[in-house]
Amino acid sequence: MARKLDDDERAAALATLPEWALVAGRDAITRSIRFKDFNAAFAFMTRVALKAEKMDHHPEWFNVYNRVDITLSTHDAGGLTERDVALARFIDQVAAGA
Ligand SMILES: C[C@H](O)[C@H](O)[C@H]1CNC2=NC(N)=NC(=O)C2=N1
Repeated sequence: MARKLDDDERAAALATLPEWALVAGRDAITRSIRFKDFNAAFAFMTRVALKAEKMDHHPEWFNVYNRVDITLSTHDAGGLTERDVALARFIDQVAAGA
């Protein structure tokens, strides 16, 4: 099972993920993304869903129309792990190309 990041590792990871913020009161990161319309948002979600299934690592997310709010945390570990960092990087790449 993935190990929780320690404080130094968490800070170093966040420094490389400027679009992401820590969630208050929980060891998780969050990002909100706006797209052109629902089609673009759902296309993004489909790509992330396929990757998440391959990784066996799934986002918590909420969609309304063109907005997707995403929270990443590793439930099995009870906090942030390198798996969340890897999925966040993938999400950033997909969002940048959308
Ligand atoms: C049984 C299955 O492998 C686990 O429940 C996986 C599935 N997806 C997961 N996703 C996330 N975000 N955290 C987990 O700990 C996790 N565990």
